[in-house]
Amino acid sequence: MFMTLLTYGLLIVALWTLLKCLNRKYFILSLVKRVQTQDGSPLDSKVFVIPGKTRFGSNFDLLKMTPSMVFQFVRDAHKQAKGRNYLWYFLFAPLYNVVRAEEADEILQSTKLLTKNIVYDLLKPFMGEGLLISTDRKWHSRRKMLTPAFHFNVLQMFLDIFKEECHKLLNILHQNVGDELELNHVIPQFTLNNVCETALGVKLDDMEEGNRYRNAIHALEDVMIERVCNPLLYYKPYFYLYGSYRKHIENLKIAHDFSSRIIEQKRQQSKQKRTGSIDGIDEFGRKSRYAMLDTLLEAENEGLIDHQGICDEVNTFMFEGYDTTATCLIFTLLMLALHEDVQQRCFEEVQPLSDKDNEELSVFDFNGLVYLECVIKESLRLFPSVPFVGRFCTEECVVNGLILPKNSQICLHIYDIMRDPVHFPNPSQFQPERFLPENSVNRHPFAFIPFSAGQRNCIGQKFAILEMKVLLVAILQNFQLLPVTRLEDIIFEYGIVLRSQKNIAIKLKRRQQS
Ligand code: HEM
Repeated sequence: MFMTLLTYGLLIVALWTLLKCLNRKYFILSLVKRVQTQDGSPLDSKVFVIPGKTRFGSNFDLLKMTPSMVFQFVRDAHKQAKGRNYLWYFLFAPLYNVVRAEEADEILQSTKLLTKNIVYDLLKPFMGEGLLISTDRKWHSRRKMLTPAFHFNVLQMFLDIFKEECHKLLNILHQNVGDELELNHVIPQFTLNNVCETALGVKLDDMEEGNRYRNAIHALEDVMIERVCNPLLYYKPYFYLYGSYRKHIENLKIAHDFSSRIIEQKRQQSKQKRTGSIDGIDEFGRKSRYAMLDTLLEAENEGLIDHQGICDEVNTFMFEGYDTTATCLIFTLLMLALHEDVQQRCFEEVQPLSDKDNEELSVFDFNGLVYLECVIKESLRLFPSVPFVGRFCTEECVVNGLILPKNSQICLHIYDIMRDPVHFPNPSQFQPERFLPENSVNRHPFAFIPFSAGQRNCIGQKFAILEMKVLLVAILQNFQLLPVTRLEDIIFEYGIVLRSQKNIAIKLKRRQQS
């Protein structure tokens, strides 16, 4: 009897010791290897570990959260870590959260950390292997193929389209003078029209169709956040049985049908061009423009991309090209309405452009608007359209003095990085002057990264800045912006882009023509 008890006792002690040893290297209940430091110093000296709410790490901390709760959850984590980078442990993977420019630098410049993280897998049904998500050779060849489509000379051609769309939007705005204007009702239509006509070369005349597409994107975002909050919903069978699978499929079809129609329309146009019209002139006698989609269709003829590849790129560019820019424009207009002095300074800067004929205005004129660009940058700093980006360790990697095991996830919180008081004193104050050249000289190069940085930076950043400037100039020349929505009333939400729960509104007052 004594021997049996002793044997059991020894077995329990041995098991306990084994588990303790294992626990040092593995987070057993999260089924994951722990992050360690390269120099053997305590982990806490390099990164703050946020204890999960359950013994399973942070796996169930987000359960049943809404998009606004997820936004708050991430802000609370930042507060809890007191501005340091922090770690979460999820099922099968640690998640390294970076909130400082100093550490973002090494990650964004790494040639080994180019693969996107698990969150992007949830976008795959929508964007497939498009430029945003793809990796390795596919990404490399597509990036090379598409970069010329955003060359300076091409932007100069796009300028006419931006001006045309601007003119259409101004007509709508003139009808809304004096009323509360919900920016979310008018701005996304403008940016969607622009991306369809510039990048894809197809005019979007049917407003209803555009609205349906945008609603579908929002619905897809809701489903994505639902899946982010419950690790089990990453698994397809569980998602199929217990998630909003039907909603996902229905909206995916709307989004894909929309882009397929655009591709079909473009194919027809290309065929007509080949068979009949004089080179470079369309059927209405207008000079036809070269769009990104032309590049893709030509590459298809050369066997460099297939139909699915074209669909993936079109879905990627349509989404990336319209929602990000719309979000930034909405917040910039809001900030102008809320800061009369800033608005006045912008007005004074853009006023001389009124002396020129609209058609004469060139990319150089818009590039010369230094203060307006500071305003756009400061709005992007406070309200980045893309609040975070992710990376994935395909193998064990050493970064920032940490050994991240294979399959680790990395999240770079652009939102927090750009509110770091070390680089931006009084970070929550709206101060466009921060971005004047003389005030930016010694700033850390990764402190302001709304378009990300390194090899996987935004291919459309110059396009976006130009498009936004064209609209802002036209609005400032015609109207005075008055505030309606107050900053303190905004409830932020995480989606694929940063969103406000309720539409953002301003009022317009017609400016006296001098
Ligand atoms: C204010 C406007 C915009 C912002 C803030 C923005 C931001 C970003 C960011 C942060 C990324 C990196 C994403 C990541 O690593 O996950 C990105 C990538 C990308 N953006 Fe933008 N973007 C904007 C406008 C545009 C426009 C207008 C287009 C196209 C017309 C565009 C096309 C893309 C594409 C294709 C990628 C993927 C690039 C790659 O991985 O090679 N973006 N953008």
